[in-house]
Amino acid sequence: MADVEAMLAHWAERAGPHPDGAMLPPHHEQCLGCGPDNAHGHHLQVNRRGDGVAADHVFDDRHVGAPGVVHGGAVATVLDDLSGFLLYLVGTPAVTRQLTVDYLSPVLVGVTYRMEARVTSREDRKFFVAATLSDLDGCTVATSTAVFVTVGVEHFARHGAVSGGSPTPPVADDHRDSGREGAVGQQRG
Ligand SMILES: CCCCCCCCCCCCCCCC(=O)SCCNC(=O)CCNC(=O)[C@H](O)C(C)(C)COP(=O)(O)OP(=O)(O)OC[C@H]1O[C@@H](n2cnc3c(N)ncnc32)[C@H](O)[C@@H]1OP(=O)(O)O
Repeated sequence: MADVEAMLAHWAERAGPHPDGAMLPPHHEQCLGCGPDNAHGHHLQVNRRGDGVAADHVFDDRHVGAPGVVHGGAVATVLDDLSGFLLYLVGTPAVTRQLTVDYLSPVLVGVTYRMEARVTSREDRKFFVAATLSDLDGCTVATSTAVFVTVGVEHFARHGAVSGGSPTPPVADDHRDSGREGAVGQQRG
């Protein structure tokens, strides 16, 4: 199992606070959405914008569904990952509990899109997020809403590995987080 102390240090390194306009650190180097070392990833570069987060993104041939059109799963990936950057503003690690995507128009390969996400409300451990994907003319082509649940770094120790190595396989009677995981980091409402 990965070392919780190392995870805490890893989180503390990235946690911020981050000033308005700052580029936010990737979730980790191999993250499918934003990890710079993931050869199959989207390499999102995300900035804080006021109380929200924003990124520009161009999908490429690796992300195609129908010819020339981006696969819906790839669209969901970047909306989920961008939403996951709000944890740097909330001040604690969090994971997606629910993601709902509305695909309004085909998203095209090779086109620059602007993405934005913000927290719409908070309730105890949950924060509710809305995100948009728009072209540079301001036409919104996809939107998402998500429920994130804050977790302690123990969540990642229990379910995975910090860097490299194989994730810890789930244990049959411990596939969910028992009780209410403690959050690390300060709440920054
Ligand atoms: C490496 C070390 C440092 C790490 C540094 C940071 C890394 C940070 C990585 C982040 C990366 C982000 C990247 C993109 C985001 C992913 O990709 S995250 C990955 C995908 N998501 C997951 O793997 C989550 C899997 N699910 C789980 O682990 C567990 O279900 C959870 C989320 C921890 C919750 O489990 P639980 O503690 O048993 O909670 P549960 O009672 O089921 O539900 C929690 C609450 O949500 C509510 N809820 C559930 N569903 C709904 C719903 N649809 N609507 C409203 N409320 C709902 C429940 O009612 C409950 O409310 P309360 O009773 O607490 O008021």
